[in-house]
Amino acid sequence: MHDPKVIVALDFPSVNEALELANRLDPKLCKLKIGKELFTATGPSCVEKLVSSGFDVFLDLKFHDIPNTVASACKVAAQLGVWMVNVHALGGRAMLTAAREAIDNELHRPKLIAVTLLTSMGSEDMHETGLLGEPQEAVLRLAKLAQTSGLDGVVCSAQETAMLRRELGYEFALVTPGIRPADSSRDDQVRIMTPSDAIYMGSSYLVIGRPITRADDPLHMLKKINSEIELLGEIE
Ligand SMILES: O=C(O)c1cc(=O)[nH]c(=O)n1[C@@H]1O[C@H](COP(=O)(O)O)[C@@H](O)[C@H]1O
Repeated sequence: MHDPKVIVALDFPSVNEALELANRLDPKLCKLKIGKELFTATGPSCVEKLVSSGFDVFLDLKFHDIPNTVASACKVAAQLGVWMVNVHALGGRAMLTAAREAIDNELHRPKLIAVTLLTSMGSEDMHETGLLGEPQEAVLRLAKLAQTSGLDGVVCSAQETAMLRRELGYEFALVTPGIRPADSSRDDQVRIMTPSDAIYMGSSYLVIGRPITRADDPLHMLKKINSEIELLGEIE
């Protein structure tokens, strides 16, 4: 598979559990995501181990701070050899631009994407935190900010991808969590979509955690999801 679409979220508290799961997967069939839990527990050594096993690694630390601090963090992430890194679009244009400029001159330039509105936030949370409009409007506003600041894409819910594709074109990466195969448990995700529907709507990459990491046979589940997506490609 040339550019695997599935990013498996390694939400584990220890390097052993993360590596054990990664060893059951295949870098030709998926990418991996290291988030705050695993990174806080294990630090950069886990990132380096997974990068050197051949996986494209998405370092999901959602940086959000003053421009200089975020720029320096993105530069260090680039030097770890990760494939993708993210920041919060809410950090504003100066922060987004500083982050991009910090990695532009790196030998290995990861993709840089911005989180728009967390899939856990609804209208009420937005208004309470002072964000204007409805979730879709905020997502579009923040995604446009990310695009005009020179970022490579955004994290959004799959339910927003069709709208973002229309507005932002086909080159902009849309990375979507909240993905559930038809027969999987929803867990704590509310706004979910199946892998093939998400790709059909315009997602570039699918972030999938528990449906794969908690499956009896994670590789089998990954292959099943990949064939669902590939089948869609054949139909189009
Ligand atoms: O940035 C993320 O990856 C993310 C953003 C978001 O809005 N919602 C969301 O669920 N995620 C992440 O996507 C992954 C989803 O995991 P599962 O629900 O187990 O598939 C977790 O690692 C979440 O932290």
